[in-house]
Amino acid sequence: MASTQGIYSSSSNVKTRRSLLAAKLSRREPSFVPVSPACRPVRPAKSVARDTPPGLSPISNSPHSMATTPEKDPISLWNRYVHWLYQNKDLGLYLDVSRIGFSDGFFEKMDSKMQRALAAMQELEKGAIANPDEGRMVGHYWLRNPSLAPNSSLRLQIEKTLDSVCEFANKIISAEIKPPSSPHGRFTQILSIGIGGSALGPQFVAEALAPDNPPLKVRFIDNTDPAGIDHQIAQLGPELASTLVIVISKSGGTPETRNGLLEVQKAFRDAGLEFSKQGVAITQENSLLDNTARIERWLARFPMFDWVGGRTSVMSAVGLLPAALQGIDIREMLFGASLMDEANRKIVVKNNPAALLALCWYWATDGVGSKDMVVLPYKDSLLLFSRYLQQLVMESLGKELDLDGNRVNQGITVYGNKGSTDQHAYIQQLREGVHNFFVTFIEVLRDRPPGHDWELEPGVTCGDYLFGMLQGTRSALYSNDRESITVTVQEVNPRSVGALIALYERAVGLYAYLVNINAYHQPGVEAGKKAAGEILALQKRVLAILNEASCKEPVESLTLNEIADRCQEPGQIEMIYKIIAHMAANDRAIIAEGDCGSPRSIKVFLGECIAYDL
Ligand SMILES: O=P(O)(O)OC[C@H]1O[C@H](O)[C@H](O)[C@@H](O)[C@@H]1O
Repeated sequence: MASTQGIYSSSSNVKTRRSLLAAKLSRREPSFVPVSPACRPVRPAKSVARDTPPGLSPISNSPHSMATTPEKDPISLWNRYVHWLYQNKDLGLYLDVSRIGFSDGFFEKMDSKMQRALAAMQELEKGAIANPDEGRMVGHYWLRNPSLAPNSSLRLQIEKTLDSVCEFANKIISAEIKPPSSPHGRFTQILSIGIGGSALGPQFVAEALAPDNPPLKVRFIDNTDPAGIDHQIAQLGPELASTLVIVISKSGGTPETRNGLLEVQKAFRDAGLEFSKQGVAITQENSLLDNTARIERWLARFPMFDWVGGRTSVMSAVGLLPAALQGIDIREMLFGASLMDEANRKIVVKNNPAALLALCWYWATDGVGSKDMVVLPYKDSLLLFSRYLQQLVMESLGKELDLDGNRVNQGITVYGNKGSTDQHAYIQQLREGVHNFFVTFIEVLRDRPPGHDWELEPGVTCGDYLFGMLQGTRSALYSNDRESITVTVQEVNPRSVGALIALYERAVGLYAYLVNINAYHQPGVEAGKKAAGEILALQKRVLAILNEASCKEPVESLTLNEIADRCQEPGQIEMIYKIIAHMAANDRAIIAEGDCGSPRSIKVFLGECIAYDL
């Protein structure tokens, strides 16, 4: 007999005939039970007031200006759900767009635009220069189906790289290739150094798919934060001797990655280890990194291709090598992506999940990014999906100019962590606060591997709670007119992860065509990098001037104004103050006398006369 149990006490784990039957049923193809439908209709979302850039007319084509046909009762909502539900049987993936309030008329109205986008995507897959500013082809779709590559030399490059990734990973895992001086006699750890697209994909895949006891465990250096780097190295401790260091950079010249490499190489020297015997580079041929790895005779080098962008590189050696080393089935991941790509080539929008997603984004954001995309996977292992999507979506869509040179300031903001955790953080605002978002729920049907589940209350498992939280939040948001999309997968496995990545890659590409922007360049990123370079150059000049003054007898201490004048950069006085404050805080021989809170009072000199070779 079921006892009345407290919320924290568990029921016994005795399997009744009913629970066995339920377990059997749950292994079948899922039968979708509709969530208790919301009672209130979807109202057309209000267009968010936006500043219109000069020279541009206000949002003229807002989909919300069209009359919607909101569902008013549970049965018509159920009909809408059934009508729009997309299912991909091979992938066990479903896409539910019924809680986005578009009308049928919207899809009809957008069809010619979408057909043009699909045709452009077809050209891209055939090798057209789809990134006009950089004059590049865009070929990440070929990575999972090399037969699509526009010529046999590209096809061979892809196949050869995949084979060499698998072969190298097998040799590392089987200890055919060993670190020279590890007591373990084999590699046990991976330290991946890279940033942006050279980190986010591998991080997402590792979090989603690495087994509990992988052949090699992975950790990441994805910043130039010295304390963060120290932490990773300290965590490795003596296992540095059995660490495979994978340095990933498409350009091969990204400063954060270079710095991470230099720091790790120093740690190797300090530990008396030979870095080259444990270093692997993934980069474009003849890049600075490639040349360094070749000259220093690192353990291995793998290519990145010119026609694969960083944010879509997870299915190149960038994502595949770390994944294979963690024992993840990379061919299944590629297969999942290729199945999704096939589905995304369908010209009937209702049968094309990426087109459905792109149109929902267009509807929800007025085609101008007026609403944010909140991504909520209800599964811990998918925690990094939203972070991964942040780069994929925001770096691809966040553009000042459209393809005709008009200023459009496009983009869609992406954020989110995971449910139900976020329900205890910011769902309050989503439900009741500013209405500037739409949600994407990622639902995973399989709670745990078969045979592990148990009922913590009579008839209820821990996973049922997670399910309930998702459905409850979806309903609660909808009943307050907050739109949502739900992507459902059977389980988190290499195939479904490959499919999810491919789904969003294509949706981003299609959406970019709908709003007439280049999704494959990132001109805005350069400004920050250039400014950082200028600041470091200024720091070197400041040091040279202080050095000259401090080597005098007696030592000459300088005000900030004097330093700025001698640098011939009076307009940079604030930056000079910040440089000095930063260096002084780091015991860098700089002595700043006076009150840091009133910068004009500060006088600066070097505590020692250092012959900086600047
Ligand atoms: O792979 P890398 O060349 O080192 O580039 C790393 C990252 O650098 C920049 O920030 C780009 O905007 C990203 O798209 C890129 O992924």
